Amino acid sequence: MYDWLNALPKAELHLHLEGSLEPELLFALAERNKVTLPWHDVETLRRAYDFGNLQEFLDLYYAGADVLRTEQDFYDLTWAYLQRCKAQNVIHTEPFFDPQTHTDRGIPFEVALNGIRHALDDGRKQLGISSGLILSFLRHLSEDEAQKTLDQALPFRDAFVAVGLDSSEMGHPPSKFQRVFDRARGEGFLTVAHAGEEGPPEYIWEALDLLKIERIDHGVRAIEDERLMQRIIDEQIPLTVCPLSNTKLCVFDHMSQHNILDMLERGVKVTVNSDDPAYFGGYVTENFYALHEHLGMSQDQAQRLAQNSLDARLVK
Ligand SMILES: Nc1ncnc2[nH]cnc12
Ligand SMILES: [Zn+2]
Repeated sequence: MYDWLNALPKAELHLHLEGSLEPELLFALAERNKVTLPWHDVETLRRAYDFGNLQEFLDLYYAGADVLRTEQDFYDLTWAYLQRCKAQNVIHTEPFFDPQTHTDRGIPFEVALNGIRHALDDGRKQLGISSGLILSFLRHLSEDEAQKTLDQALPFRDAFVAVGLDSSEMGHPPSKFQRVFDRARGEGFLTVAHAGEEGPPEYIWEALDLLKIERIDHGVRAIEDERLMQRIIDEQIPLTVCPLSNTKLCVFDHMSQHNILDMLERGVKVTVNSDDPAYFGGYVTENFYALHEHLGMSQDQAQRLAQNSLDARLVK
């Protein structure tokens, strides 16, 4: 089954480039940039990947991103991810890039962006993988800071397909970012947002009604609100679900409790994605395989999930 799932053509629609930083590359970049790490070796770092919630993960994820300094670092990070895509027959990807994680450390916006977009260009030419980059605002920071990030992105408008919203969800509702999303839409960006990962269904309503999103990132808590479920089904609003992430971050206690297949059978346009694969134990195929192992996902269901990912692309 693993090989069959691996060979299935699919798109990845929820992937943080900084979350694809494998410990081996993290250590190699630390050495290249003479960064002193708080972990002794790769194994010690891997053992720290034990999270009780989203915030515990984010603290480590932002610490790890500190080794990314030069354009070449961002190129290498993105290229390594694209190689994984090639190996798993991911034919299209729409990764997130969090500029503020880097600009707040003094790395210029264009240093990070240029490394990423050159790798995505090479991915198109050399690997045949199409892509669309999503600029994601950090929601634990202010809307003014998001506005400044959008200002920095405008000279590179064509490098992006959409803006998104990620980082600590609780206490940072989508309504906090209504004005910057309005401005981004006015500049021609599509919009997506993380909502209903840890946050309540009300945050999903806000993301739909105020941020006018095309897709919901995570959205698994929609199942708690029947009226919301009906809307998502009626309007066929895609959900980018990340099963291994949800179990690693304790959104579900165990994969056998995950609701993705219930949603699929109710007619929700759910997709399978890896979120931060270096931290959560696998790329897209491992996420599909976990659904087979713990929820008995059939080949027919896998095919429908993969087709949903191709249908839900922002870049067609
Ligand atoms: N799962 C996730 N939720 C929110 N922000 C993130 N940034 C990276 N991964 C994330
Ligand atoms: Zn995410």
